Amino acid sequence: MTFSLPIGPLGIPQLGFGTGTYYYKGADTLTFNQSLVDMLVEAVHQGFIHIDTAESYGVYPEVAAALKQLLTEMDRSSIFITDKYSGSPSKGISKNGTPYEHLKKILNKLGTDYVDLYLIHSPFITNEKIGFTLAEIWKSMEKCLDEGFAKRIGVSNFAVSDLQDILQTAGHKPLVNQIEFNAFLQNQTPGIFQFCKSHEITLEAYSPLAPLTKVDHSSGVGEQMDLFLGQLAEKYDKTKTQILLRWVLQLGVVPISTTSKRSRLQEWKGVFDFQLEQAEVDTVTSIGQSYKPRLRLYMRSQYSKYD
Ligand SMILES: NC(=O)C1=CN([C@@H]2O[C@H](COP(=O)(O)OP(=O)(O)OC[C@H]3O[C@@H](n4cnc5c(N)ncnc54)[C@H](OP(=O)(O)O)[C@@H]3O)[C@@H](O)[C@H]2O)C=CC1
Repeated sequence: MTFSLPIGPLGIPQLGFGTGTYYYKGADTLTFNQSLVDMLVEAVHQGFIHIDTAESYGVYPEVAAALKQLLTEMDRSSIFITDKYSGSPSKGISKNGTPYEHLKKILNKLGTDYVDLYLIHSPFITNEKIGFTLAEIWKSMEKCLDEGFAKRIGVSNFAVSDLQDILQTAGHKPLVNQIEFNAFLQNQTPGIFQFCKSHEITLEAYSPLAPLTKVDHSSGVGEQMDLFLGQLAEKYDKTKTQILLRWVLQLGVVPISTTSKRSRLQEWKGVFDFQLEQAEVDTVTSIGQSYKPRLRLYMRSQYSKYD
């Protein structure tokens, strides 16, 4: 039976394939990574049609090559592409102007007329570095939406106050906030989970597997979580990876993961054919909340004060 990735209320496929982290290069001009192209093509072939990329990852050439291959065999509408306006590539010196100017240039590079979701990568790119205020940046995002170059617009790593600022003047509200989210970091910034829920802003979780990949399981809460994930894995005949991704999904959050291994795609499929009981979801949540300090891998200089 062929696998179809479930699609959420805003038309967002419910698991994103990340082209940052493991595949991060930092500049488009660095050595071309054929293995990323091959994995993207394989992932989409297997039904993982949601590709998550960003200006700062430096992987547009690879995403473009994968798309070129895929679009010979399927419609553009069968693939969901997220791009993020980062302000500039991480390892480059060029400034790419406004989000609108950046996107138009990137669409040309990617060989497509639009992205499905376009995000402001973080609220910290509005400083003197690029010379635009957040309100100006949002206006430019709205222009992308109005002219059809982005089907949806949103933000990433935004705190409640950043969202409130935008909501005051926005013609179109942000539909998505992509944040660092895992069982050991359930609010990247204070109150963000509840705020997004109550304003119907879809949350996407990047680094959802950090409790498996970045925690020392030999002590305390890490060990307690590991034991409980192990029990659930045994009960449902699943892996701990599948249990953690399922927990994210059952909270109504879209996980953005990645992999270097084809076998992992098979594992991902098994995230969508079972359901945790509500009490089990709640137990993962409450064990996770007792993990101190929080498990935070990104934006530490700005946000670790909350841990
Ligand atoms: N908006 C933002 O600021 C940010 C966005 N992102 C986006 O999110 C994406 C995903 O982030 P990432 O942190 O990689 O997500 P995850 O937390 O899902 O980690 C994915 C990694 O976990 C490994 N993994 C999976 N299962 C296991 C296991 N059982 N044991 C050990 N390792 C395992 C995978 O390796 P394997 O190769 O073995 O499968 C893979 O490299 C990025 O690529 C990017 O697109 C990321 C950071 C910031």
